[in-house]
Amino acid sequence: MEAVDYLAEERRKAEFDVEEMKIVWAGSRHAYEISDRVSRLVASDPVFRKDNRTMLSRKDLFKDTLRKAAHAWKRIIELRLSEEEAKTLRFYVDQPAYTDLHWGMFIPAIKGQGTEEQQQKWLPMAYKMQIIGCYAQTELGHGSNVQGLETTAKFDPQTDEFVIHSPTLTSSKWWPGGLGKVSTHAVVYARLIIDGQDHGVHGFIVQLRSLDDHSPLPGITVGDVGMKFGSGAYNSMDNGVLRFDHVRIPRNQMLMRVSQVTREGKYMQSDVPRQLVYGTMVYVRQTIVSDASRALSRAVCIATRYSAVRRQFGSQNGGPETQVINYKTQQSRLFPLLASAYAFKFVGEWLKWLYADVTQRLEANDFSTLPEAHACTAGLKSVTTSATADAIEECRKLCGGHGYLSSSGLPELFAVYIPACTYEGDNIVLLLQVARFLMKTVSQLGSGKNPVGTTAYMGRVEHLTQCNCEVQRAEDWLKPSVILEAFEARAARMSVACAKSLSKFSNPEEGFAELSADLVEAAVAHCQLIIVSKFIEKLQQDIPGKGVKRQLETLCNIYALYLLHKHLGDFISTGSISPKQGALANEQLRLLYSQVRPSVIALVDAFNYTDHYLGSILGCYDGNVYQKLYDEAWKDPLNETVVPDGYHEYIRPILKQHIRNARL
Ligand SMILES: CCCCCCCCCC/C=C\C/C=C/C(=O)SCCNC(=O)CCNC(=O)[C@H](O)C(C)(C)COP(=O)(O)OP(=O)(O)OC[C@H]1O[C@@H](n2cnc3c(N)ncnc32)[C@H](O)[C@@H]1OP(=O)(O)O
Ligand SMILES: Cc1cc2nc3c(=O)[nH]c(=O)nc-3n(C[C@H](O)[C@H](O)[C@H](O)COP(=O)(O)OP(=O)(O)OC[C@H]3O[C@@H](n4cnc5c(N)ncnc54)[C@H](O)[C@@H]3O)c2cc1C
Repeated sequence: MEAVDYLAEERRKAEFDVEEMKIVWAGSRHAYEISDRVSRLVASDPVFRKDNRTMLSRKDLFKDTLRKAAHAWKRIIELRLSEEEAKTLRFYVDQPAYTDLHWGMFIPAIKGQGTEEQQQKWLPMAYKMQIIGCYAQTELGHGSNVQGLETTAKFDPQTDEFVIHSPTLTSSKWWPGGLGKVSTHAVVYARLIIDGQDHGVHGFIVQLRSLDDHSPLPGITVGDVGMKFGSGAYNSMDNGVLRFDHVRIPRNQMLMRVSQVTREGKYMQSDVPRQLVYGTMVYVRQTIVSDASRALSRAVCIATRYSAVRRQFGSQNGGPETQVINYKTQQSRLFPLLASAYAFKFVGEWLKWLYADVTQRLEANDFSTLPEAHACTAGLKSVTTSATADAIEECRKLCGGHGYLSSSGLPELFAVYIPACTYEGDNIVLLLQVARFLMKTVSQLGSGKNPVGTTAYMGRVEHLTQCNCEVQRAEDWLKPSVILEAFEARAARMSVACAKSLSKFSNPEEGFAELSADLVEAAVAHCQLIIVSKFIEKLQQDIPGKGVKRQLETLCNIYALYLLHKHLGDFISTGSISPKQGALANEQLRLLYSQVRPSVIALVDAFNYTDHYLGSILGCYDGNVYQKLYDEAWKDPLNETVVPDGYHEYIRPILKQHIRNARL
């Protein structure tokens, strides 16, 4: 059989309706239709070509990004795309650009923190892209510690203005995407100072560049922070540096939903909690969880298709060699990642719902669910991005040597993706936030206040710290209630153990710092429980399509038992399961790999990614990997000439030195 036929053969083996699974993956038939149409539109447009971008210089890559962003905007207007279609189009263009921050942070910051009046003034201009904005929070000296920011905004009652200033080198804004070369405006986070009194960090809308000739306004020094990790990759983004030298803005450019400054210079706080100043981060963290499932599914699609095409060893009597996907080691590394992609998709959908719910409540002045929304978005952002970054690298290794080629798409995907572990909150810093929330929850147990939402399980802490897992045979691990209880017991026991250790410290902050590594592990256990439980909840819905639900059940079990196997130490040391039960889980996991094996190609087809979006020869739909790799090699600039540039200067003299030596 030709390599090109392997995937066709695999597709025939699928044990479910792929078209229906595509709809489950997209979230709805409507979302599927948009995604399918828009991805093809992007793939067929030569301006959106991206196969050459790792070869471009920084300047050329940046210009190419500007061209793509402008063309995308033109198409959005010409085709009168809806907000959802426009977002989908930008997503399939697949090149980080200033527009991500304009739509993803600048606009949400004004929406979330601006008053009605401010929204009415700024949003129409931003929606029409008459102004382009970014989110300028992080500074050279402080990123995680937002309260440590140094930029100042001093109120001048004489002129009714704020004076924005960068008092130190470390107060230079550093990192904001879109700031370096494009943004005309920024939401700048600065310490509000009135009459010498520091009121903490607040957001201000500041114009940075002239709307006529794009030059920086007086008092503003702005530029790009320089090259980042990897070729191509995130270097399409102009992450910037910014300094203010006593820049004046009108008083009404402070975002005043949370707190206000009056004409007389009086500071007033509304009923809205101060933490809403951090609201944009909650919004973006939620979107990052869905992005994790996209990045992960993309890597998994490449590695799975290639693993079905690639053959090594095992040829008998001149027959074909073994597809590497049939090696149990390959399966045990790859299939959990496939299951994780689905798990992150569903938890991302749930988080979107949670965010919509908390937003609605906030509008009605109900702030009760904000701490949980913060903990969930922070924790799930952390756990899913860390797992995805590791998984992309694992997928590269799963593709052997060819995975290291740029044309596999994996090196660039990795380089673009890994900063997600840092931006929008360093993953460890975010897990420590989850841990604080958990410790608070544990400390309130028994106070009559029942934990709700994702911590409701803590309400059964007495049972969960004593229960014995009922598994006796491997198939017992297929019961959702058994899986759920094991994960709940592990999470509850780890949190309770941390709380007990903490109580031994007279100074709680000292205790928290000392125990932070354990606290992070407890936070991970809690977040993994959320992901597993949301997958199980998804399966309780009516899911149409032949075999679709069954495949999802298999993937859910793989995801849960893979986590259990990976964190066996936690489960056993907390007594949540016995070593024997751990071994049975592993036995069941092996069986599940065999069960899902016939359907894996169809399961990655269900992502419905075009070859353009995948950007990978190893992952192409037709599986014609070898011919394409061979053809691609000849397109490399080094192969434009048979004899390389530099031969005469640097190779020939070495080769000829023996003649000189012989003459000596
Ligand atoms: C077309 C659409 C595209 C969409 C895609 C969008 C864009 C895609 C991504 C683009 C790529 C990159 C963009 C990157 C942007 C950035 O990185 S912006 C900068 C992000 N920076 C951070 O995340 C900093 C991390 N640090 C923090 O968040 C906080 O400072 C920290 C959480 C560490 C808290 O610091 P503390 O000083 O300890 O705490 P304090 O401020 O005193 O707060 C105490 C209190 O408040 C609660 N809290 C904290 N944060 C929040 C929050 N966000 N929401 C609600 N509540 C919060 C905290 O739990 C405490 O509560 P308690 O009850 O008092 O215990
Ligand atoms: C590609 C990219 C794009 C970005 N885009 C933007 C943007 O658009 N706008 C913007 O404002 N910012 C942006 N940022 C900045 C980003 O949000 C910060 O880099 C991030 O929040 C981490 O902060 P930091 O750099 O200060 O890390 P640090 O806090 O200095 O982290 C360094 C190390 O210290 C550890 N650490 C820090 N504090 C603690 C603690 N309390 N306990 C234990 N360990 C700790 C961390 O885990 C990490 O290992 C971007 C960053 C990147 C890389």
